[in-house]
Amino acid sequence: MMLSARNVSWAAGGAEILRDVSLDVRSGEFLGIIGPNGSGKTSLMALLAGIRKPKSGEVLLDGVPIGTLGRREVARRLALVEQQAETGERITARQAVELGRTPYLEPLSPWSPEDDTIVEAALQNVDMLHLSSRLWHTLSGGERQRLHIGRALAQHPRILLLDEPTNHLDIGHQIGLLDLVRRQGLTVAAALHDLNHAAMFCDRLAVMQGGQLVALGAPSDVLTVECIREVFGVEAEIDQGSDGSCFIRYIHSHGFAPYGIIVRERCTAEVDCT
Ligand SMILES: Nc1ncnc2c1ncn2[C@@H]1O[C@H](COP(=O)(O)OP(=O)(O)OP(=O)(O)O)[C@@H](O)[C@H]1O
Repeated sequence: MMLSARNVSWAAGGAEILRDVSLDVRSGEFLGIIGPNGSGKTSLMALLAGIRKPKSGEVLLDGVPIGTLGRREVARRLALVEQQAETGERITARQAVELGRTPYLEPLSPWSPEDDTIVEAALQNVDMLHLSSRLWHTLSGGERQRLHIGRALAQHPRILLLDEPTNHLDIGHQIGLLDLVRRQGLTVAAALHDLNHAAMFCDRLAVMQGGQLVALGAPSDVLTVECIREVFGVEAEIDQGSDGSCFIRYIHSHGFAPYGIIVRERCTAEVDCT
């Protein structure tokens, strides 16, 4: 099971948004996609999920161009949780998670007790079983976010694509959710903003900047003081553990303004860069 982007570019509104991005999401890994606002993380996730077509290059799912596979076939292998996923429907928390079973329902294969079991396990996994019967519009942002993840888990995918999955979550649920995702043993690619969380949970990190992939590798190789300065415009100190772990402390200096800084150099800490 493998998901690959091969030299993908994507344009919208007359602008090139992604430029020549190539990466493999390796089987069983947790790949973090990091980068500043507007660097192309969401656009890349949309191409990887097959909901947008690259202008050039291709996305391969198990070696097959994703655009040639049917939606149901893709949905059985890959689940996407979008950044601002919403529903206008008047549904309950449980019904939101039940939507994850849609790719498996057919006239000769209707809803079964097994689907109920899967939905309950997903609700339990995201700590939402107690709110199963609550209406969607009465739930908080964090509760809705957990249900989106629950819906994706109920989809029983082998690949999980998450666009800022910890949005709206308190710190306990942020850590709990990333830990939960990691423990599923799935292949995961997640756009993340918190670099310490990315370092804690991801096997590898892909760094996006200006629509390009500028670094790819283990967190301790990619997250260097130089990379954080060049890509995010922020000064930091990094504690590297002997076990490959790293912890980033941001340095606040008066008068330092990340906004407006134009970063032209590629990250010097590139590992396995394309
Ligand atoms: N449909 C579109 N039409 C025009 N521009 C777009 C479109 N979609 C994305 N963009 C632009 O492409 C750039 C990359 O957007 P994208 O959402 O992929 O970035 P991101 O890294 O996910 O950002 P964030 O961290 O803010 O979520 C942004 O400048 C955005 O305004």
